[in-house]
Amino acid sequence: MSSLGNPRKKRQGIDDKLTFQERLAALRNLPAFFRMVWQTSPGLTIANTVLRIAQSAMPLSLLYVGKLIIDQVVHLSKDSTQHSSSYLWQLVALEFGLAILSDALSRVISLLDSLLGDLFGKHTSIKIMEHAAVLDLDQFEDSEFYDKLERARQQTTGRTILLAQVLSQVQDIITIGFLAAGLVLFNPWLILLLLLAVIPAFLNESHFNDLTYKLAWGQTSDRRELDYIRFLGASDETAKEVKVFDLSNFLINRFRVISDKFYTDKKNLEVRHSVWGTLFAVIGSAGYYSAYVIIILQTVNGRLSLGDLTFLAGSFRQLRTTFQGILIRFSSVTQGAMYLRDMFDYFEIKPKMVTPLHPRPFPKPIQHGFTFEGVGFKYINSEKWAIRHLSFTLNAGEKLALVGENGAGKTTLVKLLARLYEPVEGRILLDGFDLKEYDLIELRTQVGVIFQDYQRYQMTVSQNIAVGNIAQSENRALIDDAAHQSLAYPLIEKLPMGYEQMLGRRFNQGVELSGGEWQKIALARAYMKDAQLLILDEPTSALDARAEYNVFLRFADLTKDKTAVLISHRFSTVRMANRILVLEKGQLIEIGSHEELLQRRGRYAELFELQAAGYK
Ligand SMILES: Nc1ncnc2c1ncn2[C@@H]1O[C@H](COP(=O)(O)OP(=O)(O)OP(=O)(O)O)[C@@H](O)[C@H]1O
Repeated sequence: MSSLGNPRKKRQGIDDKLTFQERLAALRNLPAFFRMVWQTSPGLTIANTVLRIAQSAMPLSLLYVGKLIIDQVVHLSKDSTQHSSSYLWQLVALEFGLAILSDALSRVISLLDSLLGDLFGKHTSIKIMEHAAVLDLDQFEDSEFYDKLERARQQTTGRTILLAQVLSQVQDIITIGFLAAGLVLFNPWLILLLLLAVIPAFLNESHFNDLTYKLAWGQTSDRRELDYIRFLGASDETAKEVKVFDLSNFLINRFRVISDKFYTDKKNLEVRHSVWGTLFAVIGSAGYYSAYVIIILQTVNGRLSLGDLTFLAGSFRQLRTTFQGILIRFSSVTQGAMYLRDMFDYFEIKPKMVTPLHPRPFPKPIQHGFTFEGVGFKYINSEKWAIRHLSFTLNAGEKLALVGENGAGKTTLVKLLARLYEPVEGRILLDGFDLKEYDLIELRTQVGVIFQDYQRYQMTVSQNIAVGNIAQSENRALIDDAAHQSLAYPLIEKLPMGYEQMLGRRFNQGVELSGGEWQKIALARAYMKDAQLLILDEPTSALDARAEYNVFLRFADLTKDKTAVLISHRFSTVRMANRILVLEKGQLIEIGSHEELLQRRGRYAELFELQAAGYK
């Protein structure tokens, strides 16, 4: 899908070099990032910034007071006639106060970083879920989309570090400003030596950060597979099959192969990183000691005081560490900013199915029905038409059954009807107007669908039913009514905690249900809203024959004035419909009532007799 195409993929070719420009360009993501941080908590963001500015003045102040103390000590020790040392003690007290303040500031800053980080993680996780909710179903069927989603998810935790890094960066730049000003006043040449000491290390760090980013980027798909295998290997949902098919070794081996590759790639990179890092650290130290020698010589020559010596040596040392920190952090900040791009890429994926600016009011009640006009559809990841040349009308109030062999296109047809997908060819009309002209949300409230692969939510019974109309999740009377209608009530009644019973094994005191029991609960969802069109896609396949018969009798009764579509492989059920539509390889081959189709002696009659013979 073109909207998911990622230009960065190209970078994985032979020319893997990430240019400095690309790095800088990635910094353009930071303002948007800070907007998100700000939205997370304006108060914490302001407090953090103010405290960091205060903290950045600390190193210079401490060094300077230190210099004054030493000069005063030297002065007092030389001049024995002067006995008043109160100035000295004031200075010591000042340094003590500054040291305490600096410690306290660091603690509060890291506390704020951590709080802001947690809130940011929460904020982004919610945004990611909110965004996922507006995307189209077919976007979820694209593996590239999953890679993006995965990278975006990683940002929610990883980016909290970025936040602290960027803030520290700003703080350190201000610190450098203070320290450099002090240094320049004494000897500007020292700054040159400083640059010489730190720049090679910076280039080295940049290079390795690029490689790390590229490695992680290229591993996204594999990482998803690892997560999936981890889930398959240790989850309540899969444990049964893993045991009966004895899959654990197969899964573990697959896990081992992928994670071994991860480990080897990472190790090779880390070892190289560490070797080069050590070499550049040596160069850095050489720069520092050259500067130190210059300062010592000037002090010995009497051009600098002892206090100046400690101040300058301290400033230089501090500048070197801060500078190096900034430069090293620069590459991880830019790297982080590139990861941010992934998150924003995900947020930029736009749904194609949107409600028009001026939607048509949904007909209440539906007058004519839904008309398929030459509808064709193929899935995003498939070349094959799942449905083609489909033309028929689902009349208002009609009960239509869909029949066809596996893969004939029945589920696809109902997904199109519920506008989960848009036809690739032709159109679907509701009372004469394209479905696209109606409000998507209103359509969803007017169409109730229970799919064959409905979700078994590991939640309470009442929540499992309420998902059919979550706005009414507190409406116990409605939930109770729905349970009675779907014939789930007798089973709920027997559960130890009734409607409050937790279902599934994942959470405390959960009770597992049989397949048929789950289906009855899921069926109740269909009765939670007063939809005009009800679609049941094989919702009774796990029910025994009698239960299915009862469910459909009840269904026909309850949907008397509604339009309904049902898919079933059981002809005893299918024959209850007003009309039956027979699909084969995505094409409509027959449509008519049970009797008409039997008389026609076509495919329906053949399938019907086949099943009847099976029961004899
Ligand atoms: N998400 C998907 N991506 C790609 N192809 C799909 C997808 N879902 C279904 N198909 C394909 O579309 C065709 C029609 O599938 P559909 O699920 O509509 O069949 P069905 O008649 O409901 O089958 P069944 O009776 O087995 O449920 C099949 O060939 C299937 O492989």
